[in-house]
Amino acid sequence: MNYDFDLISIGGGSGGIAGANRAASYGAKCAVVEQARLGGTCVNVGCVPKKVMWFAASTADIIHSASDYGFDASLNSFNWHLLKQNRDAYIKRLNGIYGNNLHNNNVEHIEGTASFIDSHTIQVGDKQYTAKRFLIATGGKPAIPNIPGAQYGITSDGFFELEKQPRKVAIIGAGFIAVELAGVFQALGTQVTLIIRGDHALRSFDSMLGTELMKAMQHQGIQVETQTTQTSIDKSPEGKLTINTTTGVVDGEYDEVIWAIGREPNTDSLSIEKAGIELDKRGFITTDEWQKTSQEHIFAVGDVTGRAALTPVAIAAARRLCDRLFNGQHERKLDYNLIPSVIFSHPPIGTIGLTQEQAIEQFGDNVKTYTSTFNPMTQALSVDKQPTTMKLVTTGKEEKVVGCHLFGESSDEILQGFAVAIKMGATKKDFDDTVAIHPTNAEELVTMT
Ligand SMILES: Cc1cc2nc3c(=O)[nH]c(=O)nc-3n(C[C@H](O)[C@H](O)[C@H](O)COP(=O)(O)OP(=O)(O)OC[C@H]3O[C@@H](n4cnc5c(N)ncnc54)[C@H](O)[C@@H]3O)c2cc1C
Ligand SMILES: NC(=O)c1ccc[n+]([C@@H]2O[C@H](COP(=O)([O-])OP(=O)(O)OC[C@H]3O[C@@H](n4cnc5c(N)ncnc54)[C@H](O)[C@@H]3O)[C@@H](O)[C@H]2O)c1
Repeated sequence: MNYDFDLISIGGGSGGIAGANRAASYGAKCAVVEQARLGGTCVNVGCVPKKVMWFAASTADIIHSASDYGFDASLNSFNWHLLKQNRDAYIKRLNGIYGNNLHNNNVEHIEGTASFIDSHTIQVGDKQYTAKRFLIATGGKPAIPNIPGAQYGITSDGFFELEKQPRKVAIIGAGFIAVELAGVFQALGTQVTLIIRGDHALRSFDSMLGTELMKAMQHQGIQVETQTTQTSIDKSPEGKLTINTTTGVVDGEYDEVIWAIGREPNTDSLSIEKAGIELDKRGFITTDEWQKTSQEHIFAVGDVTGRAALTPVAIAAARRLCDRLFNGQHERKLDYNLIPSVIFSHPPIGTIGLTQEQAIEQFGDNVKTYTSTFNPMTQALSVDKQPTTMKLVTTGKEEKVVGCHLFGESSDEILQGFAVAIKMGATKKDFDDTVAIHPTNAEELVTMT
């Protein structure tokens, strides 16, 4: 049978674009269907604008400590609107670059929302397109709880639309997005309350990370309300928001309440049942180790599959899949073990592998950890110091490094290289045998006793 395309990617974000470009490089006839701006979450309302905000916040931190180094510098004003304008312009340029790349790679860009008619045909607007294979990479959207007044809050998407800097915000959640936005707002001068259900932020991470971050946030002036579950949000005639919880009203009236309580898969628009694709209990598309769905010729990558929701994961899974399908690399697939990630909190966190708790559960007494806490030398003259803590988790007689957890300045840049070593199976001795680079924060990882 003849199809319009060899591969159609549904979703023009990290995974969909990477897959179509890679397949096209092998001569496949490809299209990407995107209903909004090219680049998806990461480029438009995720990693990229978030990192710009993180740089802005880090710049504020540097200005605050500049006088300790003899500079006549003080933070007199900050223009949120200008920052947003510059950020939006940068992202618009990126949208254009993604479009040009598709064009240069002979990948057709179809604008609109795709929904399946049958397992080889999609409808976009008033047109139908057929393909031999599909790659579903429709990503996710922020979750909003089902409580009265929830609609008065915004999500990370709304955060990137804010034209004005709020004076006072409450952020609800304790994961990646909650702590990243809390750090940005605080450093830029907004009063922040972080509302979390448990005792600690980042509960699924090594406990050292959550503990250290809680201390840092409180030291910075972020008000952290633990063991607090919201029941409703009220809005006053002046537009101020009040949060009612199981333990009473959270102290304060907020300009914005931000939901950062996780993300849900984008499958509603796909008419997925017409293609015979199965979803798991949480609504994510079920995929096997080869990214295959319950249909032989339909694949899915990225956030819509509910596995490690990170841009490089979506890209790597899509590229490997297309190497396999269109370039005969039969064994090529993504290994989801030992994926490094960084949380752009203030200070940042880098983490890979097993937490201490997971390692003990898996290896019992065979686990040995090494931890070091120190003040980075960049802060030698700073009055207000932010200690760094690093932890290595090792197992067995050979002390294989199975986890590495970094909290503190430059952790975001340090982890990548160590992730290579850990992925290669490095032991503590391999770390020790590597000569340190002095004076750096990273050297601590090869000098731990
Ligand atoms: C605030 C925030 C910060 C983040 N920061 C980082 C970070 O620092 N580092 C990192 O690695 N990850 C980060 N992430 C996660 C990262 O953005 C995602 O993991 C990544 O974008 C997932 O890529 P994807 O291809 O699966 O989906 P997406 O990039 O979300 O792309 C999906 C695309 O599909 C489109 N679409 C959906 N349905 C249809 C349809 N039926 N027809 C046509 N188009 C459709 C959507 O419009 C969207 O453009 C962040 C996420 C958020 C929300
Ligand atoms: N730096 C990065 O790489 C980065 C940054 C942002 C997001 N991301 C990706 O996006 C994903 C989504 O981020 P996220 O922060 O929305 O999700 P998350 O899964 O990291 O955190 C969600 C948090 O919300 C809490 N929560 C859930 N329901 C709640 C409720 N009803 N009330 C209060 N709290 C509730 C959870 O306990 C958890 O702490 C992340 O898992 C990550 O994969 C990555």
